[in-house]
Amino acid sequence: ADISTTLAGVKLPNLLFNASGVCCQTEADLKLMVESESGALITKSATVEQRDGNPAPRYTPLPNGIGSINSMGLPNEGYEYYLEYAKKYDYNSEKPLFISLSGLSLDDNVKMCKAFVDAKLPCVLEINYSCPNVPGKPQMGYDMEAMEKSLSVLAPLIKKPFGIKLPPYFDIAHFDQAAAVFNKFDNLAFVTCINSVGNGLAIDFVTEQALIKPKDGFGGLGGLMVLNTALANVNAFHRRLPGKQIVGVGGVVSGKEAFLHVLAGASAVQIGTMLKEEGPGVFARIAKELSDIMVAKGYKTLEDFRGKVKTL
Ligand SMILES: C=Cc1c(C(=O)O)[nH]c(=O)[nH]c1=O
Repeated sequence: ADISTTLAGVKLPNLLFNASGVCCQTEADLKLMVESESGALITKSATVEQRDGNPAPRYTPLPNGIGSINSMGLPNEGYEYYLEYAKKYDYNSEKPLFISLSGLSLDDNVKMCKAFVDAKLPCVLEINYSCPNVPGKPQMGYDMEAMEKSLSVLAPLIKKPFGIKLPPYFDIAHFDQAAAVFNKFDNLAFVTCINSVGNGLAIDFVTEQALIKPKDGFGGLGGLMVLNTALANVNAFHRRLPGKQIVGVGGVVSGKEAFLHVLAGASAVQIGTMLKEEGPGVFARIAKELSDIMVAKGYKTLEDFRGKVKTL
C-alpha cells in the first residue's frame, strides 16, 4: 500500500520519521537516520549555545515495554552545528530534513530562525514549545499568551510553512484556547502532538530509588503508555485546525498505532521511545506492518482513512 505523504508542502516517501531528540543529536546519529527506511529526519532541538544537558542516568525504558522516562535537559550541539548540517544536506535525496529549534527565550528563537531563513534552505522548521526538562523554565506550551506572542514574531519571520511541537493537553478548554491561537497564523502548517507527558516519576520497587537522576527523578513520559493521550491530542487538533496538518507522535510501537494515529488525523508519524529501544530498523518494520494493515483493510493510500475515526 502507498504510505507516502506530504507535510508542510514537502513530499515524504513514507510517513514515518524520528521524534526530535532521538537518534538525531550528532552527525553520526543523523547518518543512521539518513540510512534508515524513515521517510524523513529531524534534528535534536537546538539552543543558541551547545548544552551538555542533565546528569545521567537521564533516560530509561520502563519495565514490560510500557514506555520510557527522560529528563535529558536539552543536550545539543548548538544551533550553528545543525545549520551547517542543513547547509551540507543533500536535498535531492527523497528524504526531507526537518530542524527542531527550542530557544530558551524569544530572542534566542528569533536569532536561530533568522539564521535559517537567511540561509535560504529547503529544510522545514519545527519550533519546540514543549521541553519539560529545563529546570526553572516552565514550558511555553502551557502558556497560551506566551505562545501567541512568540508566534506573532516567528511566523512572519519564518515566512514559509513551519510547525510547532506541543505538549499534551488534557482539558477540552485548552484544546479550544490553543487552537484559537494557532488558527491566527497561516504559515503555521502543522502541529506535532505530543511531546512527552511532563514530569512523571518512575521508582524502582526493590531499591526504592527514582530511576533517573535529574529533578528528583521527575521526567517526561513516552512510549505505549501515552498512546491514548497522543491520539486524543492528534484528533482534537485535527478537528480544530482546518487547513493545517498534524504530526502524530506518542506510543507508536507497531503498524497498529501508526494506523490509529492516521485514523485520528495524522499526516505523518514520529517515533521516539521505540526508535531509542529498537534502533533505526524500527522504520522498515513499522512501515511494513502499516502497509500490511492497509492491504488487509482495503485501503490504498493514507487519504483513504486519515481522520476518519468513527464516533458512536
Ligand atoms: C527539547 C527538550 C526535550 C527533552 C529533553 O531534552 O529533556 N525531553 C523531552 O522529552 N522533550 C523535549 O522536548
